[in-house]
Amino acid sequence: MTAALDHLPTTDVDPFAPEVLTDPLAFHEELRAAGPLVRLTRYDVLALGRYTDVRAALVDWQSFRSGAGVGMLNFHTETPWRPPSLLLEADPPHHDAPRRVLGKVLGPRALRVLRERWAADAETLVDEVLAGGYEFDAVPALTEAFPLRVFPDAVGLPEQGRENLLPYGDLLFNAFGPRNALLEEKLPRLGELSAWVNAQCAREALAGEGFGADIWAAADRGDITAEQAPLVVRSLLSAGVDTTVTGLAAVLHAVARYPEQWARLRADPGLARVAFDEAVRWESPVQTFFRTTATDTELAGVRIPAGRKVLMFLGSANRDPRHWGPGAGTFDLDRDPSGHVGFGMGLHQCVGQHVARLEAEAVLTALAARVATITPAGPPRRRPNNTMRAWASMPLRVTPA
Ligand code: HEM
Ligand SMILES: C=Cc1ccc(C(=O)O)cc1
Repeated sequence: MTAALDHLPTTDVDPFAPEVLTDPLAFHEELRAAGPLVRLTRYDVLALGRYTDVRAALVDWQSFRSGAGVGMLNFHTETPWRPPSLLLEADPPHHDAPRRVLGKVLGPRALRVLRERWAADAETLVDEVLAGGYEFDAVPALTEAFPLRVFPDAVGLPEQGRENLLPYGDLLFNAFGPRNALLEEKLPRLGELSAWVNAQCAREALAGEGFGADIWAAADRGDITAEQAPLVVRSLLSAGVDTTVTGLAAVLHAVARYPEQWARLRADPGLARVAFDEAVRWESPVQTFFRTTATDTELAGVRIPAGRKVLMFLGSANRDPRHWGPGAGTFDLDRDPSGHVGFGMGLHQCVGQHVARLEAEAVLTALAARVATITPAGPPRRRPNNTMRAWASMPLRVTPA
């Protein structure tokens, strides 16, 4: 028996209210308990909070499409604030070539070259931080500093203007949500930040070597067109910095909150990669993304008409006890986090996840060799954002190894 929308459970909670963005866990529990599909009356969108249903929507790209945008804005009825991404906001067949190109550019061979360089960069940065003392705010000192030290160089960006990357990411991730105060307060810089990002995607702006040059070389080979190349570079600048900044903060928050897990990681640095994935599951730096139903479709026994925005709560799915068991809410290196949806799943699964893992492995390995204990040195402070579960400040105290 297929239920119709008007029999759905509803909630009038605003998931994009700052207090819910800062601590969404109670709302996630309410959402999962209410049912597989819940109507958010405030925005008239349909919400998925359980792992099974979020995963089902992610892998069914034919019914749950990205081409109308993966934010609240429906590109079929409203004007996007920037030309849509050829990956994130595209469906096959348009999505295919840009994805194939970026998959190769960010693939294992490319990253083999970066592994040693980034490991050395992480050791240098951690040495610099510790030279300044054993108490510091990890957000500026490490989680922002490391991605900004290694990623723009890997892309081939000029030195000038890199301070625009984080504000652009903050604006972009706010823009996937509703036009609330969080987004409104960032809109004044939209023109200037977009102009700077677009200018960096031009072939002549980019170094002769790096991810940017590799994308333009793919255009020269005809793997993508010259018109597509700048937008594929823009995807790197859009998704490649704010996400890893937040992902690094997630894993540092986790090991400071669970000191026995840090001790395990120090005893076996090979746990660094699984520690990062467990942190991405536990914190879910990217909390939500939307899809739009392409046709009348059915999910969890509910018939959803075409054209409806469906909001997938990745953070809720990643802590759903129905899938992860009663310990879903703890950070535990004994858990196998594979299958988490922190990087999405299916066709649009994060094409940069290996870059993110490499950055995290470099920082965690450098810290594990130099730092015996990591504990909070004061209350961490969240940076509210409509999509990202980000940190504004994370004071840490460490003891030397
Ligand atoms: C902790 C770090 C990261 C997290 C949590 C993350 C999360 C995600 C998620 C959830 C998606 C799926 C979007 C969807 O299904 O609509 C995604 C897609 C994507 N990510 Fe990541 N990401 C991270 C790092 C990166 C990095 C470092 C890059 C680039 C170097 C990147 C580039 C992309 C791109 C281009 C897509 C779109 C893929 C497609 O639609 O085919 N991401 N990411
Ligand atoms: C996961 C976030 C994300 C943001 C922007 C883009 C893009 O602009 O292609 C891709 C992924």
